[in-house]
Amino acid sequence: MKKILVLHTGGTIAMSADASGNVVPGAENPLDQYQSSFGADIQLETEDVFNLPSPHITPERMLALKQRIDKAAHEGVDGVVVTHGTDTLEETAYFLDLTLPNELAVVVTGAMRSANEIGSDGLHNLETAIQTASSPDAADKGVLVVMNDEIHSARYVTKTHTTNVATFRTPTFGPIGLVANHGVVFFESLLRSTVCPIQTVTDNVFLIKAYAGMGPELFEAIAQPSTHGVVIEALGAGNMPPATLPAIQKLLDMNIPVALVSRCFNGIAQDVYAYEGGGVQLKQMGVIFCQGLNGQKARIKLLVGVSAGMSADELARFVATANS
Ligand SMILES: NC(=O)C[C@H](N)C(=O)O
Repeated sequence: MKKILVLHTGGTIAMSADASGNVVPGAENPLDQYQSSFGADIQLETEDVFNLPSPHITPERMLALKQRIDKAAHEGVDGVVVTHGTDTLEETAYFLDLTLPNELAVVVTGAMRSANEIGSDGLHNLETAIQTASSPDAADKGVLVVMNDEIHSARYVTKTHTTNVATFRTPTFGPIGLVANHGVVFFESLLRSTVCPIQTVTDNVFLIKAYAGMGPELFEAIAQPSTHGVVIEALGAGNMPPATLPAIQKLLDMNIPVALVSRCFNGIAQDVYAYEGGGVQLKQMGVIFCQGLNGQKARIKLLVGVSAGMSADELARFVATANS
């Protein structure tokens, strides 16, 4: 018998459509009515940590969730399932991946259709997440995201479609397992990862997307002592329009860490081009190239590294290394 703790945080999985078809959170979480179909094999304990749409989730709330899961590790629990809104699910899942010791299986899930919509995917995703969390193979795989019968590593998964139930994808690398009729199957293991057991979180780590003809304005606006870090979603393999360079240099001169990913959906950022604003120059300036993560994940990684009090060198290594 496995003991699984289910922590609800809100999102569409905990919402219902009203008479006019608008999807709204209610005073009651419909998931509280869920009756387990696992019999004596899996003992479920359920807790409503929050009941929030996921655009209301903040790093402070991610930390509160991490601290609740830390406690669960001492409560004789075999695994944890977190239900969460899908809009920021990948950020919370990756935050947990970076900050929790890799001891308990932790699986994050959500839904694209609310509880009373036809074809609602909430209960199915909840059940497959519970199945995954109770699988002996789920341990040591980092935090997992289970949606639509696929198992993804929290490190790389991203929401790719506004409404489709097959929205969660892992560009470049693919899912690491699936939930099939006869159970959970993994076909990849996790590469090494660093755990940052932080106690507080820093704010003011910003994410800025590059575009053709971009000027210095957005970078100038955040060149403040209160800024703790910046992630740039750069062009292509990792290049920036020349007009942004003085403002990026100013941030670096202020000892504000600047990390860079590509705004491309697939592939990794690298210092390939040696023209003005190309990756070679950006790297020489001290911009940290972050491999394999998208912008929102790189922001979480930078935020966790800064919150852990890393030195500039440690932070650069932590953010630049794909498998830390
Ligand atoms: N499908 C969802 O859960 C989307 C919702 N807006 C949320 O993230 O809370």
